[in-house]
Amino acid sequence: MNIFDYMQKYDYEQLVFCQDENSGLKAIICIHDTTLGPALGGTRMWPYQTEEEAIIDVLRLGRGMTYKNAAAGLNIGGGKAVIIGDPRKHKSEELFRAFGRYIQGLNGRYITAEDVGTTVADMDMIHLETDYVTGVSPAFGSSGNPSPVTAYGVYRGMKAAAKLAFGSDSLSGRVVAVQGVGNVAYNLCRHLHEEGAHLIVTDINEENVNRAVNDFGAKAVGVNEIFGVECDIFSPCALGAIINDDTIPLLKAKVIAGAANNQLKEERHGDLIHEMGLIYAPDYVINAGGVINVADELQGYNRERALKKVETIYDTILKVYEIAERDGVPSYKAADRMAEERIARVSKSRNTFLKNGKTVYDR
Ligand SMILES: NC(=O)c1ccc[n+]([C@@H]2O[C@H](COP(=O)([O-])OP(=O)(O)OC[C@H]3O[C@@H](n4cnc5c(N)ncnc54)[C@H](O)[C@@H]3O)[C@@H](O)[C@H]2O)c1
Ligand SMILES: CC(C)C[C@H](N)C(=O)O
Repeated sequence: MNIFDYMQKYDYEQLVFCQDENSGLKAIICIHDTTLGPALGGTRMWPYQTEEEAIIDVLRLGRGMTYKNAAAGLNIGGGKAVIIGDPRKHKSEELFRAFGRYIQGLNGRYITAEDVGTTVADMDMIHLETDYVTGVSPAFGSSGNPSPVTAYGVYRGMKAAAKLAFGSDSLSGRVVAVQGVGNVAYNLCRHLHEEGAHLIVTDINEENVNRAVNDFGAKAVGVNEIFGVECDIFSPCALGAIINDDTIPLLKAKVIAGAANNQLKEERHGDLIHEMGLIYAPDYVINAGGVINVADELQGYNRERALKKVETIYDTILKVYEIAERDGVPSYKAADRMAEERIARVSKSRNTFLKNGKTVYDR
C-alpha cells in the first residue's frame, strides 16, 4: 500500500505510529480533517493480522468520523485510533498510559473515546496521562459509556425513517428485526419495546439473545435467518458490510436503520437498495448519538443538553432525504453531500485572518 498516495486521495492530514516496547503498545492514530475542530473518534482495539490491515482500518474509520461529526453538526473534526492487540489478552495499565502519552503529545489535535474493544475503564487509564479523552467514568465529570446514548439516537433516527416509509413515525405494532443485541442494541430494544414494537433478534452470543427475549419478549431466530424474516424494519447492530449481494435479495423490510458502522459493503449496494425503494438511514448519521454525547464533554458535560442534541438525529435523517430528493441521489450519497457542504462552508467562513485564533473549545 502506498500510504501517501492514499492520504492524498482522501485528503488526510496526519497518521501517527506509536510504539512502546515496555507495554507492547503498537497503535496508530489517524487525523483525517480538522477543518471543523479537533479530531474526535474512538480507539479500536483489535487483533489485526497485518500492519496493513490496521492502517487501512484506521484510515477508513478516521475519515468516517469526519463525515459523522460534520453531519451531526458538531464543531469537531474526524479521526480515530487503533491499538493492535487482542482486547481479551493484551490490555494493561501501562499500555493505555503509554497510549495516553502519545495522545497528549498531539496537544489536542486528536481526542479519543471508546470504540470496539475498548471500555470506560480503558478510557480511565488513558485519562491518567491526558485530558484529551472522553467517555471517561462519570466520577470525573465525564459522560461514561456512550452506548445507551447511541441507542437513543438510533431510536430517534428509526422513527424518522419510519415516517418517511410509512407516513407515521409511530413504532407501535411495527416489527423490527435486530441483528446483534450487544451494548447499543440492547438499549435500542428497550426503547422499541416501550413504544410497543415487536422484536425479532439474533446474535452469535446466546446470553445476549436470552437477555432480549427475557426482558423484551423478543423472538429469537438464527444468525442467517434474520435477513429474511417478515418485518417492517431491519436494524443492523452487529458488524459492517452487512448490506451486500447475499443479504439484499433476502430483505423483506421497507426500512434499514441500525447502529453498525459501514453497513454498505460497497457504495453500489446503497444504489441497489435505493432502486428497490427501501428507506436507508445512513449509518453514520443515525449512530452519531455516542459521539454527540462525548463531544458535549468538551463544553463541560451536561446530559440534558447532550440528549437534546441527540434527539435532532430525527431531523437530520429527514434533512438527508430532502437532499436526496433535491439532487436525485440515494440517501448515503445525500449524507456525504450534507457533510461535505458543511465542511466547505465553514472552511470558507474561516478564511479571515484572526490573530491568536481559537476554536470554541478552550482545551
Ligand atoms: N457503542 C457505541 O456507542 C457505538 C457508536 C456508533 C456505532 N457503533 C457500532 O454499532 C455496532 C454495535 O456496537 P456495540 O457497542 O453494541 O457492540 P457490541 O460488541 O456490544 O455488540 C455487537 C453484538 O453483535 C453480535 N454479533 C457479532 N457478529 C454477529 C453476527 N454475525 N450475527 C449476529 N450477531 C453478531 C455480538 O455478539 C454482539 O452482541 C458496532 O458496529 C459499532 O461499531 C457503536
Ligand atoms: C466517540 C465514540 C463514542 C464514537 C463511536 N465509537 C462511533 O463509532 O461513533
